[in-house]
Amino acid sequence: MTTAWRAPTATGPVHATVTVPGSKSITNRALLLAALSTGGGSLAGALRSRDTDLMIAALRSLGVRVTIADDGVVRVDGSAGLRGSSEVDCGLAGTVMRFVPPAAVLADGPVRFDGDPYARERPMRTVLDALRTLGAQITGDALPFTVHATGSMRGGEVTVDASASSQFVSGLLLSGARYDDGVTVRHHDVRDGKPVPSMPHIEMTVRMLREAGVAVNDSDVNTWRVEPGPIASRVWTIEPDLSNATPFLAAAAVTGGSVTVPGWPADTTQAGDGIRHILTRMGCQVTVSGHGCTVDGPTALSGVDVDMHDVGELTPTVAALAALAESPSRLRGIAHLRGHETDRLAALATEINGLGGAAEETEDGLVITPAPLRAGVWHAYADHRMATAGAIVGLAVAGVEVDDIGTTSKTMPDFPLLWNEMLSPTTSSVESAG
Ligand SMILES: O=C(O)C1=C[C@@H](OP(=O)(O)O)[C@@H](O)[C@H](O)C1
Ligand SMILES: C=C(OP(=O)(O)O)C(=O)O
Repeated sequence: MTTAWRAPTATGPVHATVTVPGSKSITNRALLLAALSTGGGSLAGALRSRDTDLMIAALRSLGVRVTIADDGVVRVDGSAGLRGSSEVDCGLAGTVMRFVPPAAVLADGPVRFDGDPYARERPMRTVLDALRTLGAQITGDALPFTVHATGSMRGGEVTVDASASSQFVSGLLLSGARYDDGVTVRHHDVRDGKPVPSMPHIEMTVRMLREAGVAVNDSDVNTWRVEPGPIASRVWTIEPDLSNATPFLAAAAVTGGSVTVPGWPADTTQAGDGIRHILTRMGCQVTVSGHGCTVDGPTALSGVDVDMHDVGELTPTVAALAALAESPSRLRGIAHLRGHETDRLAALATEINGLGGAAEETEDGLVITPAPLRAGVWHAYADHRMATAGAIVGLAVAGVEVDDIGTTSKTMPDFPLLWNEMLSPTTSSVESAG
């Protein structure tokens, strides 16, 4: 069922403090690492959303015990081993479809994977071929596929073309310590020499593995070595989701207001931290202090020419801002977004142009030129970040309707509530229930 939503228009500068829920990327890594650890683990501040619930359901289907206490603390125990003869629903979650199969090879029987209709289009073959090279038997090259697990995995060295997604590398590294020979992953794009996108996400993987006592060598460019050994039990404290914070910070940028997101980590591997630099270049004042990250918007927003290769996740937010800026923008280095929840480059260009804007797809990104926007329907394409981009545009353009705001449940089910509260003149502080 889709939920149409009239995006509220700001009646003046937005002033608010918005607490955002935990990071999807950290939550799903922590859940998996806890499941593969010797004595289980727990997560404080974990995100509850469709993607993280899918990860929990996947682990439960593999026989892992996952309990969620009243205070939201998630306890995970996979010490009894992973069970086969199971089914995993990946939904549209890249972190489930790319991270769980490398763990499922350790189960004691077949594990079948499937997902949403569009998930069947998302690139998977690189991971599946890599697992075959490392000793797994798998039928299928995209969703749906079956991992014929035998209880152990040889591991060793594998060369992959990870230019379509950093998740191919992260998935192999997260489970690699549990393979007999560990794993060494090399990136090599034979055809075009394209680099791995979203490198902060691989740094997140490496950092979290090290925090769980796993030896990782990433000293050579494009090569990661995970030594075999136990994954330690620990308590994971999940940072706020900085990518999901960006639409709220964008509200300050668009309206010349001031928005603070508390709990902004001083040292993080989250790609979302990159928004500070981009907003500064667009004319905002951005400060990080003990209070959090505060963005003060300018009277008029400047366009920006920016390489988004490392921070592709932020593209829908930045494209929405660019459509409202007073000078042209060029977003580069993001051809891989064509394999995200939807083809994000096509979707953004179509939706901006559908409201009278001027966005053009390039080979590796978007060029967005200022043009007056008008009321109309903004399509979400089952993509949470397309929906939130529509909300940003709606702040400045009256009569924008997002055709399915429900897609924000992928990583932020409370989005409509938080957005409305941020805009409510009587509310200055907004807490997430998530
Ligand atoms: O590892 C992760 O948690 C993610 C990696 C990135 O994927 P890509 O490398 O496919 O862009 C990012 O866009 C995605 O939202 C989450
Ligand atoms: C690309 C994204 O998600 P996924 O983890 O499904 O790849 C995203 O959240 O922007």
